[in-house]
Amino acid sequence: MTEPSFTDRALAADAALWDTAFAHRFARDLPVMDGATPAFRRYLVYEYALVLEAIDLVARAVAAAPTIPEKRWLADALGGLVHAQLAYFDAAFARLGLAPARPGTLPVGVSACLAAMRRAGAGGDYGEMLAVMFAGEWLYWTWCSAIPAGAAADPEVAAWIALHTDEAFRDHALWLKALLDDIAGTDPDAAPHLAETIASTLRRELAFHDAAFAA
Ligand SMILES: Cc1ncc(C[n+]2csc(CCO)c2C)c(N)n1
Repeated sequence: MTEPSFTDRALAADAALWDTAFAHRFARDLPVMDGATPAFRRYLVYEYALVLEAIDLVARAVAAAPTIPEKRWLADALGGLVHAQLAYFDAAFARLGLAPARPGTLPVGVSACLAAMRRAGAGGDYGEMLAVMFAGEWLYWTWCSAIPAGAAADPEVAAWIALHTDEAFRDHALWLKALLDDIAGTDPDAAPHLAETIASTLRRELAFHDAAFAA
C-alpha cells in the first residue's frame, strides 16, 4: 500500500475538525435557502468581501510561484475569480438588492478570516498561501459536491453550488493538494507549519460561516 500523502495525513490528523465542518449548518441549509433567506443574504455580502480578498491572495501567489506552469495555473484560478465569481456577485447583488458591506461593518468571524488571508499573502511564504487556499477550496469542494444534483431550487443558490462543483473547481482543489504534497515532501521542515495553517484556516472558515447565522 502507498503511504498517505502529506495532505492526507494533515486532513486525517484534523478529522474531528473536518467532521465538524462537514456537519456545519451552512452546508445543511444551503440547498433549501433562497434569495429571501436572511442567512444567505448576509452570507453573500460576507462572501463578496472574501472573494475580493481571495483575488489579492491568488495574485500574490502568482507572483510568489517559482515556475511558469504554476504561475499559469494560478493565473487561470485568478481569472476564474475576477471573471466568473465577480460576475456571479454582480448578477446576484442586482437581483437580490444587495450591496457590498460598508468598511468596518463585517463581523469579527468574517474579518478575521480575511485578515488571515491578507497576512498569508503579505508574508510571501508561497506554501502558506497555498495551504490557506487549499483549506478553503477543499471545504467548498467537499460541501458542494455532497449536495445532490437538483437539490437547490433557488437559481442563485444553484448557480453558487455549480461554481463549486464544476470540473475546473475540483481540478484546482486537487492541484493545490498535490502541490502541497510536493512542497512538504521536498522540505519536510515546512510541513508542520503547513499542516497548522490548514487547520487554523479551517477554524477561521467555520467562524466565517457561523457569522452568517448570527443575526
Ligand atoms: C468563505 C469561503 N471560503 C472558501 C471559499 C472557496 N474559495 C474561493 S476563492 C478561494 C481562495 C483562493 O483559492 C477560496 C478558498 C469561498 N468561496 N468562501
